[in-house]
Amino acid sequence: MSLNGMVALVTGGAQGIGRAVVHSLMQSSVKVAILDMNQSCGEKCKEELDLEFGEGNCTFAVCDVSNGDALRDAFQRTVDTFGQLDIVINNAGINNEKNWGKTIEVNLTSVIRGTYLALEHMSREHGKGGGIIINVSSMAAFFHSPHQPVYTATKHGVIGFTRAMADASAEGNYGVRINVVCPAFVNTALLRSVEREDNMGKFVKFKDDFKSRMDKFGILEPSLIAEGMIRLIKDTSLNGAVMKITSSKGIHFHTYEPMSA
Ligand SMILES: NC(=O)C1=CN([C@@H]2O[C@H](COP(=O)(O)OP(=O)(O)OC[C@H]3O[C@@H](n4cnc5c(N)ncnc54)[C@H](O)[C@@H]3O)[C@@H](O)[C@H]2O)C=CC1
Ligand SMILES: CC/C=C\C[C@H](O)[C@H](O)/C=C/C=C/C=C\C=C\C(=O)C/C=C\CCC(=O)O
Repeated sequence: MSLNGMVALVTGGAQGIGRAVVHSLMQSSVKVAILDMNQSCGEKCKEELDLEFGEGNCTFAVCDVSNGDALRDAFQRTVDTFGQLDIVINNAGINNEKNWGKTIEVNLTSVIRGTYLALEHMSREHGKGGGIIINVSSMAAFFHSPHQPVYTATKHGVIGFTRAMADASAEGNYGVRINVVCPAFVNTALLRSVEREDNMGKFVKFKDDFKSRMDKFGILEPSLIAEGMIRLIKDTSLNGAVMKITSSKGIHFHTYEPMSA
């Protein structure tokens, strides 16, 4: 499946995993709207991408995904600029056990809102031509962590929401495939927040235990997560898939027991 000419929107796209998938999409000739609340990082990122791919192939907008009106405007501006929307990656996320209400807002509520906005712009229900949504969860949803109870809860929530919406899309003939990716530890700024009391709150005292888990399970590079996401986009058979990415098994899928009475 060629992605040439498609238009994508990536939240939290200025650095880390988001930045890596923006780069991979642009290598496949996709035009990309990058949304991020970090202005300096976003501007630098766009400058570098303009140099590599030429101007006019990506936009950057400062947008806090937890601000519903700002997110709605950013989706509309993407369509106004590029004329269509085909791929949405709800990637922005934070690790903050101290301000755990904010963690729920960014990691779960905003993923739900981003999915609904994506459907407004892509679903056949709204007279649009279809598309692909990827929501970003974590292996923390499978290996529950005593160091990050609320982060872990949000990542469970993202999987449940995505699977249910994927079924709704299939049954409602939305023409939109909705999948979720669950990376293990990835070498980004987020991972380094394990040392910070501002982020971890009272759980910072467990940081050595957390770091020993990283030593045990290894640390991935963002480019591998981007590779997984491109696979989710290109494989037209995937809807409601739960992709896991780990050092030991690489890119693979979680399987669920069929429901029985
Ligand atoms: N790094 C890791 O070990 C893992 C990360 N993840 C998930 O991957 C996603 C991306 O994380 P990383 O790239 O590691 O983090 P990162 O901190 O390197 O990048 C996240 C980006 O999101 C932006 N962002 C944060 N809050 C935002 C908001 N309210 N509105 C708009 N932008 C916002 C930040 O400014 C930053 O540019 C997150 O959902 C995270 O939970 C999942 C598994 C492992
Ligand atoms: C302070 C750190 C902040 C953020 C990092 C996040 O917590 C991140 O989202 C957490 C990742 C947690 C990963 C936990 C376990 C990883 C396990 C493995 O890699 C196990 C390997 C294989 C399992 C294979 C399988 O079950 O399919």
